[in-house]
Amino acid sequence: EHRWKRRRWYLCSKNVPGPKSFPFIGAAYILLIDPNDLLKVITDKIDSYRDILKFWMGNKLLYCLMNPKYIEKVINSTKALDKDCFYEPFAQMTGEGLVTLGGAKWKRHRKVITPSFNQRVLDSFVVLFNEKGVDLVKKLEKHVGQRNVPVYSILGKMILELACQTSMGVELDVESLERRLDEVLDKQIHLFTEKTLILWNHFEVIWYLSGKKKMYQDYINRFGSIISEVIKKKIKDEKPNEQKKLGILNNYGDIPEKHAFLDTLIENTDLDENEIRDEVNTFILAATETTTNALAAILTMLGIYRDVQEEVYKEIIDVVGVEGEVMPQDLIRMELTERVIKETLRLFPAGPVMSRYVSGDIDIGDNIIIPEGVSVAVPLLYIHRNGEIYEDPLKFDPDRFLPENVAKRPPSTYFGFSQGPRSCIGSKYAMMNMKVILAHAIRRLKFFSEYKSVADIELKMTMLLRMKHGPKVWVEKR
Ligand code: HEM
Repeated sequence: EHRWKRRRWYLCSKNVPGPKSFPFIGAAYILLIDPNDLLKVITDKIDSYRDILKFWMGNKLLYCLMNPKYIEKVINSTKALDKDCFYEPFAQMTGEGLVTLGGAKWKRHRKVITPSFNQRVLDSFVVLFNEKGVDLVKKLEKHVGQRNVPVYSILGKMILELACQTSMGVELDVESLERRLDEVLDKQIHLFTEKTLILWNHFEVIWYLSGKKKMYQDYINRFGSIISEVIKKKIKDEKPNEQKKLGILNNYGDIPEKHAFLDTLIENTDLDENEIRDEVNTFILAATETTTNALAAILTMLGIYRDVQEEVYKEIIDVVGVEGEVMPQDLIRMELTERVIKETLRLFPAGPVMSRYVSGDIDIGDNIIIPEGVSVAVPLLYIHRNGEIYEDPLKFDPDRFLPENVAKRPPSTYFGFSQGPRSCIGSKYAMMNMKVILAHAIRRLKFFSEYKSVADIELKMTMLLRMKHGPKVWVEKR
């Protein structure tokens, strides 16, 4: 049956251009390079094709779409709802969670989890976001006068703590000696990167013999067991209609008490204990690296573009004030801050590429049928930095996201939080979180970066996309 399928792939892809392919390995030889060069090689390759390219990897066929018209067809298709094999290592970390699930299971999970992200729940988290904002300022103030503030690590711990609080409702000291949750997460991500980016690690035998397979599994188990421990305790303690109140702050008016996602999942869904564990795990992993990297990039951008930083400062003072906490209703009015976040995610999206498994033929127009069984990749970093879509693409310009300018661009040209049915379920949460934290940080501190422009910043792949040499940020008190 596979032979028949492959024949069909050959026929369908006959007229689609792509790099030269050899028996057994296909075009995978292109990826036999230092992982540090991977991004550049991928970008250069893509650049030599215009709208679409095909790529054989062993007996797998991958289409890469650069033309937004084609992407639009695929990203919204019911035949491209599933993730493909490239998400396997992530699935190994999270178990069966929303990011990697497919088919009916994904549909069911997405449906039951969506209400946990409703506005009331999100508003209730603003209390925690404020606490973290205050905390961040204190931590950064200790680094005043010092170059190269360890921004990734400071933000990483903070966002991880926050993800534990909002997902499980518990305050975990992630640095506590017996847990070292932050370290466990770092190690997991490090091994994930080795597994995915170093081509020979895709051969299970090599991965196994290097001892890293076991190491990776050990870290994943340690992380999972910490989460399981909390869930088991919660399920035991949880009595119907007698939820533990996690603390109400009166000065927030009618904001409901903080309500961790875990509580909502236990009370309102028919997910079983393992399914809940995997979803909480997914939440923490999907929220931590993404938000950490985004905030680090935003502070870097504001450090380079000081005039924009001053404008953001003015907006914050105007909307939030010099003192006091950020209220949920303030967030909608932080329009420039929102544009800054979006523009940063254009230049520094979570990952360079996302991909899908095609579960039925998709006609993308121009006589091209993408056949069932192949993978489709959307090179979002490439699209976000494409001069034909974004004029002077490396210029940091938040006004690109003024509504009138957004309307001028074709659809499927921005993937900060992806698009379509499988877009980020946490986008609102992330936006609110980042705005509150930025309001506290910018109000008290001035940010600087050694970089002169976006072009100076080299990128590298870890689990997601990071700045190769870090944010090179330093701070002064306002
Ligand atoms: C700045 C922060 C964030 C960015 C840039 C971001 C970006 C994205 C992107 C691009 C996707 C699509 C991934 C793909 O198709 O390969 C995604 C999916 C997802 N994100 Fe986020 N995300 C962020 C924060 C969060 C947070 C805070 C949460 C949880 C609270 C979260 C939970 C998820 C989940 C569960 C999915 C999978 C949804 C599905 O397939 O149904 N993300 N995110």
